[in-house]
Amino acid sequence: MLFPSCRPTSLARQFRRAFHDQRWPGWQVIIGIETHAQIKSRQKLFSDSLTSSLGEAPNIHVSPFDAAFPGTLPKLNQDCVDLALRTAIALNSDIQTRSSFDRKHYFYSDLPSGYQITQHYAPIALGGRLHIPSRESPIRIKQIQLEQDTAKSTFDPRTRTSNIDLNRAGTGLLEIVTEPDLRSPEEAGAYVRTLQAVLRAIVILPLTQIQGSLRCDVNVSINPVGQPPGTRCEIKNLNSIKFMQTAIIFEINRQRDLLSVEDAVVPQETRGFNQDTLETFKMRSKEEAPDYRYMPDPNLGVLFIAPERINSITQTMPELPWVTRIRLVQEYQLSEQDADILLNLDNGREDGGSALAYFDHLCEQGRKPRVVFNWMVHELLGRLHAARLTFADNPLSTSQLGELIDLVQSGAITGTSGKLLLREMLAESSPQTPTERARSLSLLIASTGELDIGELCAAAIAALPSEAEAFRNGHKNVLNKILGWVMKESRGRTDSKQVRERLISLLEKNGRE
Ligand SMILES: Nc1ncnc2c1ncn2[C@@H]1O[C@H](COP(=O)(O)OP(=O)(O)OP(=O)(O)O)[C@@H](O)[C@H]1O
Ligand SMILES: [Mg+2]
Ligand SMILES: [Mg+2]
Repeated sequence: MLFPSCRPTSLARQFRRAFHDQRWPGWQVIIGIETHAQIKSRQKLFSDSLTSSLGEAPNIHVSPFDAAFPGTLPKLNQDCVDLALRTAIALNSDIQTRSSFDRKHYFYSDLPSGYQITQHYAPIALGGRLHIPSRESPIRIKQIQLEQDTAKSTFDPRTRTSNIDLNRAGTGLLEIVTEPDLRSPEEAGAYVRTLQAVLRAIVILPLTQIQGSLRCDVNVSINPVGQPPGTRCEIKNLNSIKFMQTAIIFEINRQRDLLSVEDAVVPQETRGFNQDTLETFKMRSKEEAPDYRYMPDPNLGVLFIAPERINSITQTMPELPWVTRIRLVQEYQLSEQDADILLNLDNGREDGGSALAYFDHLCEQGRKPRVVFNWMVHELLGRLHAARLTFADNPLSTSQLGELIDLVQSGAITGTSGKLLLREMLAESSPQTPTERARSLSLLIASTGELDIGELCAAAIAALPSEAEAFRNGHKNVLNKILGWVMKESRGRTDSKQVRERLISLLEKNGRE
């Protein structure tokens, strides 16, 4: 049975979706993804050198072990293990009480020791599942393994030199492998997006990766509906969801073309993706696949995980995205769509706070979640996006945005003035509080005496006699024009609701006040 865990109706729907994609009628697409996520730990996986962040000078975080000095020994960083365990718990993966490390040998300039330490024979967790939107049956996880990242090599064609930066060498990576359960490029995208949200929520991803994407190897095969799965081709190193989906579509069409000839087969290959031509290209065939000569690392013993360790991590797990989603919808009464917007916002503020924590903090102070959402997402993020910035660049603290929201909600400034104040606060930082700033910008709604609303309304009616007449003759829409006159005269410092009421009362009394 293809989808064992679904009810008949959803099964039928999934069957239709999986097999009747109009883009490739008659073909079933099978996709499996191997995701590499850098682990957010202070130190590397087997040495005590610090992990580096973007923009640092090259080769400053390098211990003798990272540079493969003879005689140096690995020492497993237990923080990385804890984060791998968190991931396993979040993905419902079965943590192995005993796992071990193996050497995968290959020769490349970004790998000083000539082998990468990985978990080939006995990974830290097996099995698991992840629910993705728009699909009822979960994506099954095959395994989760700990491994080392490589150094970074760059080539300068002008000087014809290769540069090696060992800062990244030996940083902890998690490889999360799915079963071949994905059935379309869109499902593959939804899987990576959901996985990224989970890893963010459990604080696995470092700052440098939060804004970028995960590195994925994507396996794609196609087969005529009803036939066994076809031969997979693996596309290496895709680092954006958009490119991943483009690569999958290209690959499906390429394999379809190959199979259009009778008795033809798809040769098993490892392929790359060219970001300029948006095409995949052959790197090597199965026959040319390197022999990695896997062997257990004799310098690292068995990794034992005691049940107490799993229990204590389970008890301190951060809130997972699907739980947060329910909380946002039920407790804060946000729509599911708005909840998803918040969950998918870029995190990564310098202070380590997430967009969600920012939102929570603003709501905890007794503000209406809907109002906070509007100010935070539509106004604040809208402005940031217009300036090609993200939430990570937001310069406003929760107390600053909170005070601005309170000014508008209490009626001290109008909504329009609130937007103007926000624009000012984003354009230039100032030691003034939002209230002081609103005062110096003359945005505070005039108190009686300072600006006489009655006088302004009477002046408006006098200035626009034919509009006033039209209103009295039943053309109620003209009121907006008279209202606009008052708002303009008062430079937005009057409350439009109050002005509207005053105008109506004046006009209905035939302007005799
Ligand atoms: N017929 C298929 N079509 C598409 N994907 C498949 C198919 N069969 C298996 N896969 C997927 O291919 C991936 C295989 O990854 P795995 O890490 O197990 O091995 P590998 O790619 O051979 O090794 P390496 O880790 O060295 O790349 C899995 O995600 C699996 O779901
Ligand atoms: Mg793999
Ligand atoms: Mg692979």
